[in-house]
Amino acid sequence: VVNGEDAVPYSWPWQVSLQYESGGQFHHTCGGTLIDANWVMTAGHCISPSRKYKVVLGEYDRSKEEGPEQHILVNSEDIYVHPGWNGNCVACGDDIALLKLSRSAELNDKVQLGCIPPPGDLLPNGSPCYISGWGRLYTGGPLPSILQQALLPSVDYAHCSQPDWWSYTVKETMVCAGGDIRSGCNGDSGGPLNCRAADGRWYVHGVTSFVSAWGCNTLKKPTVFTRVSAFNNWIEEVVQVD
Ligand SMILES: CC(C)C[C@H](NC(=O)[C@H](CCCC[NH3+])NC(=O)C(F)(F)F)C(=O)Nc1ccc(C(C)C)cc1
Repeated sequence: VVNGEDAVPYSWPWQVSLQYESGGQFHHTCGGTLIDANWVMTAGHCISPSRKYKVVLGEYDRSKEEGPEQHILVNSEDIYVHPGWNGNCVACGDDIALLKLSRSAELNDKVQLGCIPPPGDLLPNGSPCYISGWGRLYTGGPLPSILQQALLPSVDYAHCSQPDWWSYTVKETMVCAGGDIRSGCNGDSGGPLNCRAADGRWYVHGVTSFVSAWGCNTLKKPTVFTRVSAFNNWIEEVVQVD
């Protein structure tokens, strides 16, 4: 997150760190959202077929074990990348995946479920949303230890698809937010765009997908998220909610 701030500890209790094993150690690669005690939602582009993954729930400072962390392995056969995702075409959308945890998360005040918006729900332009994650602090910069957040006002499709904004790159199955000096950056991928509803609850409207190749916080190139409210049916089909 570029030009953000340290989040209040455990204030985004559905935020997870998705980590893959390399050289006998696990490395943070993406964010994710706990949407069910057994399921994490992340981005399709975060998944590489050959890798071994774990999610860390109740994470805050990645540099130390503080106590509330829950480290849960994900079996490769329990990873469901959206069938429409094409790794060579991030602009085509469908950048969403679901991971079934090898054991249920233990829910508490530091580990909670994020709410999925109703199908088709669209944010009015300028809605106050927060991006959260452990992504780079600036283009090419370091990954922070402490969870970061930034207020990113949503940008509706009409504004985001303007020629000097994202033009045809953005699709209606995406949500834009930001576009000034604050943005997501590598490592925030897969994490939540948290937006507050009238009922006072926070809903996860986006899965962090991409920023400009010219640099994370490029003016008029807001951070682009997979629009969760375009995927309710697929999510329910995979999670087999009864
Ligand atoms: C150094 C970083 C900032 C480069 C930038 N990376 C990204 O946007 C990566 C993942 C992109 C998936 C493609 N494999 N996502 C992120 O950094 C995220 F913002 F989500 F955290 C990028 O490639 N952006 C990009 C690439 C291609 C396009 C075409 C659709 C024009 C648009 C954006």
